[in-house]
Amino acid sequence: MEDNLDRIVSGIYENSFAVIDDFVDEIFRKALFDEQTDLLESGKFRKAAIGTGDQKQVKPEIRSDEVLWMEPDNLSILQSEYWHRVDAIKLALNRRCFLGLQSFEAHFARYPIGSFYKRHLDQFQQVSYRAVTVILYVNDIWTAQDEGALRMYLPKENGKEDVLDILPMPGRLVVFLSGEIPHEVLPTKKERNSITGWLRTIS
Ligand SMILES: O=C(O)CCC(=O)C(=O)O
Ligand SMILES: [Fe+2]
Repeated sequence: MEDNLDRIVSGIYENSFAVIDDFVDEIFRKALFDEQTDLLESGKFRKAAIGTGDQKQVKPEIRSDEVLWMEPDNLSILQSEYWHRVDAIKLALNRRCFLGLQSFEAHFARYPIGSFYKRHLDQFQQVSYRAVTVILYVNDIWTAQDEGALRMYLPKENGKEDVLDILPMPGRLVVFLSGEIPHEVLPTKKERNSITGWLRTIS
């Protein structure tokens, strides 16, 4: 874990992102996946919306995943274990990168076959408090043929961008600065499951 925290801190510091394989072990990953599947089967997932408050809209042409927000005051045992681990990331980033992170929000996400999320930034006017995006993939084994990569557009000094595709490998964690890295989810050929969260500068 210390090792992972060091890698997250230096990745954020140097490149604005970090990818950590096997952030959770297979047992924990599978347990989170099973919990997500149970919640899904009990019909608790909703079509994901974009924007917040009055601006909130379901726009299937922009994103076609389904989400279930976790309730900070009502976390399952597994969810609180995950929040605990993210808390360690928060502390490490505050200590070493001075990001002033205060709280966390997260949802389970399910991308059915054929779904996607078009290019966007996670930080925009209404959610300027989202500072760091933290994504954990909980689906089973994944191969390049399954597609559904997270495509990150990394700004370069000459004003151009590098493109980096990251497959949702089980147990893989991706962390990036929400206001710096535009990204998208490419159409997936297999159901893709994740926990997406944001470390915030508000309490
Ligand atoms: O699942 C992913 O790889 C990215 C999801 C995403 O960009 C979002 O929910 O804002
Ligand atoms: Fe995003």
